Amino acid sequence: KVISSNTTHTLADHIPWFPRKKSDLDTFADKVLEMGEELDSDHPGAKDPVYRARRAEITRVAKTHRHGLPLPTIEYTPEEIATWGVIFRNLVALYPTHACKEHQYVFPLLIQNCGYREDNIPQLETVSRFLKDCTGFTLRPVMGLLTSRDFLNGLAFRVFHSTQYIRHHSKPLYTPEPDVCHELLGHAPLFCDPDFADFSQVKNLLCYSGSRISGASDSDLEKLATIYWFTVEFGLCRQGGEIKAYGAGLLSSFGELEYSLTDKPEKLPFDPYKTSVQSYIVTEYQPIYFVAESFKDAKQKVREFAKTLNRPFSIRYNPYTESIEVLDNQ
Ligand SMILES: Cc1ccnc(-n2c(S)nc3sc(C)c(C)c3c2=O)c1
Ligand SMILES: [Fe+3]
Repeated sequence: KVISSNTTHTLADHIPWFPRKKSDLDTFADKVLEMGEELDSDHPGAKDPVYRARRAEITRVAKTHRHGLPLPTIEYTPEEIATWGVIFRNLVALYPTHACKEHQYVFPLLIQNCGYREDNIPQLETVSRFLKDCTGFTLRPVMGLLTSRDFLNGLAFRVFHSTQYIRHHSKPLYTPEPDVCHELLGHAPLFCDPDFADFSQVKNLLCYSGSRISGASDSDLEKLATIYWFTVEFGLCRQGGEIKAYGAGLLSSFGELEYSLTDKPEKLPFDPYKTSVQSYIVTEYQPIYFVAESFKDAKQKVREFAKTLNRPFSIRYNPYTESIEVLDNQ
């Protein structure tokens, strides 16, 4: 039975706040871990005051966004577009042999409908409207790194929090953090695929179990975030007897995309029980990748795995009211 937020049910009283409606995501606007201006000392743009000012400006624009408004347009500079162009050219050359079929299917449509060109950085609004038509996914601008919990909760609403700044021009093929190239070349194409969209949302609806009081919720959340990393960010899949990449971190990184399909890294079958406790590093190429049979299969495996997490309640997404409903498991 549905426990709506206005019942007096005791369980509902004990559940700490989490977004119930898509518009609740506006509250994340001020919650990013760092505002994007304070760059780490090893960041390629750390000593470039012009770049830091640019990051601050894009962060300020992103802060003005509210649910229901069109996404802000960024006027990219010729230098930013040139940086994008280097990445675009390098990756487009690899996609035919390294990208999964879903990415290869949708990429020409993004070129045709969303201005994906080496001399143009597409606007989030254009891509978000295209995504909405494909799978109901939409984009939101974010100012820096959200916590895993907030970021994954967004995915439960089929909302992907996307950066709008671009990496520093001095290192076009490296970025220590997500940037607009990572979002548009890595994540957006896969969110156009219905099976991948289902897989992403299912996994993150389970994250709500991670917003409960008991300590277990944090470790549950950590397990689900790790599954996120080894699928949405670094996932490989078997297609037609070959292994291809579907993870955004691979599809947006020229070097790692090549490396991931060589025989250097270890490749294990995707299994939530093992994947969820595998350690990973973000600053270097992964020594281990997980290979999914298909997005449908991965979704089924995650559903089964989720039953083993201690969840006194489960949740359902109501697409008509764009809200989360809490169901009592009793
Ligand atoms: C779960 C979660 C929450 C917020 N952001 C992320 N997230 C995403 S989506 N892509 C990238 S690419 C990169 C180099 C980093 C560091 C990074 C990242 O941190 C993941
Ligand atoms: Fe990412």
